[in-house]
Amino acid sequence: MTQVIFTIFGASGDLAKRKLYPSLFRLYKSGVLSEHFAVIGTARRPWTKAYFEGVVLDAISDLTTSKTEAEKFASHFYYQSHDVQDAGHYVTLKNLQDDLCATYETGHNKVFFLAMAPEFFGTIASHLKSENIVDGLGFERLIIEKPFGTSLETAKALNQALSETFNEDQIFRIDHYLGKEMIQNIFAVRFANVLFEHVWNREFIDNIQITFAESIGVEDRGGYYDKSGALKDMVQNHILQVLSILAMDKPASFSSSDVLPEKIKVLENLCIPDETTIAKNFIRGQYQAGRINQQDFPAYIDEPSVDPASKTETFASGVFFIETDRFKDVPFFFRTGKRLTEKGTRINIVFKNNANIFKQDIQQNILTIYIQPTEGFSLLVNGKEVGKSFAVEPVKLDFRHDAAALGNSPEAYEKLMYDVLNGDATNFSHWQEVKASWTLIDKIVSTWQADKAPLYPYQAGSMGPVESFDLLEKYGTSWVWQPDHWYRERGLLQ
Ligand SMILES: NC(=O)C1=CN([C@@H]2O[C@H](COP(=O)(O)OP(=O)(O)OC[C@H]3O[C@@H](n4cnc5c(N)ncnc54)[C@H](OP(=O)(O)O)[C@@H]3O)[C@@H](O)[C@H]2O)C=CC1
Ligand SMILES: O=C1O[C@H](COP(=O)(O)O)[C@@H](O)[C@H](O)[C@H]1O
Repeated sequence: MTQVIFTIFGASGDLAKRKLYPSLFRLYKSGVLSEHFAVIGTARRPWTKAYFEGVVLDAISDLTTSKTEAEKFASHFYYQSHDVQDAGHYVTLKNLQDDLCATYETGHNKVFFLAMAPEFFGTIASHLKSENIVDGLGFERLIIEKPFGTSLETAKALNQALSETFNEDQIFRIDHYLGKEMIQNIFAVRFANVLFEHVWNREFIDNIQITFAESIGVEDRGGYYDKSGALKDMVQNHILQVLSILAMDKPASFSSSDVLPEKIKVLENLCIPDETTIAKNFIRGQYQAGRINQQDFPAYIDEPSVDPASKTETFASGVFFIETDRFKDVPFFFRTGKRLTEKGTRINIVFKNNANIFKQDIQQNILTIYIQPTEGFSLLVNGKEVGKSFAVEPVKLDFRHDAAALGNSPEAYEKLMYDVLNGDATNFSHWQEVKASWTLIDKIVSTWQADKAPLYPYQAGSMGPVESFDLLEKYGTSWVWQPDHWYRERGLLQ
């Protein structure tokens, strides 16, 4: 049972309502939070405590049938109307914290969650220090959300501002993909199976393919997305984080002090291509009108809050190389985009073929990790076809979590909040990782911005521009995962 006061900046916002309150409630239900905790929500809206409790009750309504339980939980929530730029409000905030610390015996432990635009992070951190809200009396941890900067330069400035108040080991940079069950499972697959551990290198792996496909468009986030694009929205953070777990060397132990340096090593050893290579190896696309599941969708430029002349990419694909002994020259292909055929997040590890003694081609072994919507893994192995003659055929060993197990599995934010309470930074992005990833992403952005690579159109409902398929062909391979219609069009699926 943890003693703590949470202060949530941006308590009236979307993230707080959709993710944070439900996650805190799940931690409460599981007993991680019990009597000795309080939550202070702040935002400019002039809400009362009663109104705030109503917002929280609404946010958790799907998670319990017990009114008493929900109300008891919500009674721990307090609200302070507060403009983060106004220094005077931090004095009131400190008084409220001190009162709640005494009432709930929270032992001076504090978690600050900045669920608002990053432009405010520096101001908040500096006031937390100047008003002695961060006072060193208990544990004090800061949780921040992406985007962590919009370039290396802005990320550095942001980090500098935060580090005036918090040390690196107090800053928890959320990447919600690191809270996903099957992303965390990569550690188990790689390091708990002798079968894979010793072949997880350039001698045995031909290439790795990371697909983060979404069928949704930009929804109501056109304003944010149009300034960001797929590369900054998904690749700089989620895809490079996942790549670092796939490519890292074995850590001495499964703890943040051993895992993070290994992940950092991967990201710091990413090859930074020159402009010509970027133009060849990194594809950007933008969706045009199209159909998904019998429904018509408009082109990206016709979405609300998007500039009708926008050149923002809604699809990014490319190939990374890492200069480590383990993976030198092994291509790590990736693709991610909006309004693709279907939602599908998966990783394919394609192994090399061994010397073939048979009079037929042999299928490469492929390990597929299904992140979402289904969770599990499959392994493509070769076996003998049943019959008198000798023919080799691929067989798929398939494991998916069952629905009951999934129903009980904690959500990404719940797991990550739990880690923060335990001071465990394994599943968070370290500053060195953020810095290394921006170094590479900046280079791609500047090449694209100099119009050195075309912005390819693709139809909503497809798997992105054909150039993304051509890229793999240039490397003598192809995307392992194709949507069902791809197989159907080739007569491979009824
Ligand atoms: N929503 C999501 O799923 C995700 C969000 N994020 C990131 O999380 C952060 C929050 O996102 P989201 O919740 O969607 O944003 P919202 O716009 O929904 O919420 C912003 C919050 O900030 C408050 N706020 C704005 N200005 C001030 C101010 N000057 N002083 C005090 N409070 C202020 C708003 O309240 P009020 O107007 O009452 O002041 C509101 O509570 C962003 O950085 C976003 O990029 C990241 C990943 C996913
Ligand atoms: O961070 C983001 O992630 C979501 C996709 O997350 P998922 O958990 O649904 O796979 C993406 O839609 C959004 O644009 C991006 O900001």
